[in-house]
Amino acid sequence: MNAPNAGAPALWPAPLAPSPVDAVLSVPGSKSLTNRYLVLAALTEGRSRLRAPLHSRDSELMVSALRALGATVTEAEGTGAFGPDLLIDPPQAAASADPRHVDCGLAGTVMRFVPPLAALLRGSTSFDGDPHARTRPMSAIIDALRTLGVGIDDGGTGSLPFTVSGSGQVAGGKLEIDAGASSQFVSALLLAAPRFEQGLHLIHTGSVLPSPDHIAMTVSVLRSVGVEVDDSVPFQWRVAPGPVAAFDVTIEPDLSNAGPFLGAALVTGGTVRVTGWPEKTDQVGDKWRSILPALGASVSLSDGTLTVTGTGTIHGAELADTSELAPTVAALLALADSPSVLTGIAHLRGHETDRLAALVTEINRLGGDAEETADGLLIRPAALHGGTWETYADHRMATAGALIGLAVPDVVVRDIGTTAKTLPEFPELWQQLTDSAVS
Ligand SMILES: O=C(O)C1=C[C@@H](OP(=O)(O)O)[C@@H](O)[C@H](O)C1
Ligand SMILES: C=C(OP(=O)(O)O)C(=O)O
Repeated sequence: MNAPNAGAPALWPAPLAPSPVDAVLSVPGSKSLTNRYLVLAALTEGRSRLRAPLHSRDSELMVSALRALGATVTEAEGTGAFGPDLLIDPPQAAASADPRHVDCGLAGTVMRFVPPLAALLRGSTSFDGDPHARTRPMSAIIDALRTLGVGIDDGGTGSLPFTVSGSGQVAGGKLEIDAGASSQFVSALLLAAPRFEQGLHLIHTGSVLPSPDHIAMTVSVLRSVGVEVDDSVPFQWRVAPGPVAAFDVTIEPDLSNAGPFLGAALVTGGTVRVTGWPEKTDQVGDKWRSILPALGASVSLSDGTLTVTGTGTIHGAELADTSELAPTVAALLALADSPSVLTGIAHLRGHETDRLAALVTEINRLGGDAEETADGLLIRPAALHGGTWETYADHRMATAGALIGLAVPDVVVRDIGTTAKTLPEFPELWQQLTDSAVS
């Protein structure tokens, strides 16, 4: 697929907000929900429908992966503002002849969630991705599938590229893994587990389990389509085997991607309203409702609209387990008036880039004062100046640079087009946001 913002400039002068923003915005569908429901749709016995799904590089890679496995994915007119609905028919044996190939791009959800699906098919499926994808942690899922009796040839690397040789079935049963490097190892196995012969009793044995909200989301998504999941024992999950019923779901807006827009209210002392905010959700982005007040904003949720108003002054904070929100949080804290500590995010070193190193390098390049710790960041107040903000193929580094550029003159973000990973509309939506700050 051509990324919708592939024509974006290589060097993007981040717009400076001349006055407080005052904007009402909606954002496209959740990456995490879209790609979970796509995976589940491939495991059903009928046609499923995703309404208002995300259309981005990561979701397109997932659609292509399902097609490579023999599923049929078509578009249907929908009511979502950001593109058509998706209709998914699961793979038919005749349509999934091997050898197959899956391009994972840089999508963690594709590289972790799809190998267990390939293991359920007969024949071989090879997996590879972008250059940096080869450095992202994969060994927990490779080892787990091997323990379940699935053949995997990874040339001894424990990473991409590798080939999965499926026999058409996976026994399942009890399985121990260390998911310390990514919650996606747990989610990947739970999503495919209803189709394992004996279901799955998964036990996380490590001392740290990152991004627990994303695992909770996987459990609720499974339950929403009728799969029985027992998560009553901490760090253990039991998934009952059985058919998965076809479904028709509406995807919530991506609350993590709403973050940079909401953050603009704090940076400029303005107001941003994001529509379509769910009353109840499993998305980690719902944490903006507690994070942004800790930084000095007022936040309210009423009739599905989240309203954030800033004072123009951002306070430092101690925040744990911010997961994929951390780059946006760090950008805000780089503009704060007191020191901050972020903890519980050591695993960000295995994200799209080493996010801890990238954030420290880029904040300090602009005159900031950031430092890595064993499991997070220290960020102290400093006067920032303009410069080039490198993004390392990381969509959240790009949006973090844009956020800082609202307040700091002459920030230039390299490769704003990388936002196509989860939010191809970012440059246009950001324009809409900054246009609301009248000079
Ligand atoms: O399952 C998911 O949809 C995700 C899980 C998290 O991964 P990690 O546990 O690797 O942080 C998160 O950071 C990522 O953006 C999306
Ligand atoms: C870590 C992220 O993505 P991925 O799904 O590729 O792991 C992210 O979007 O912040």
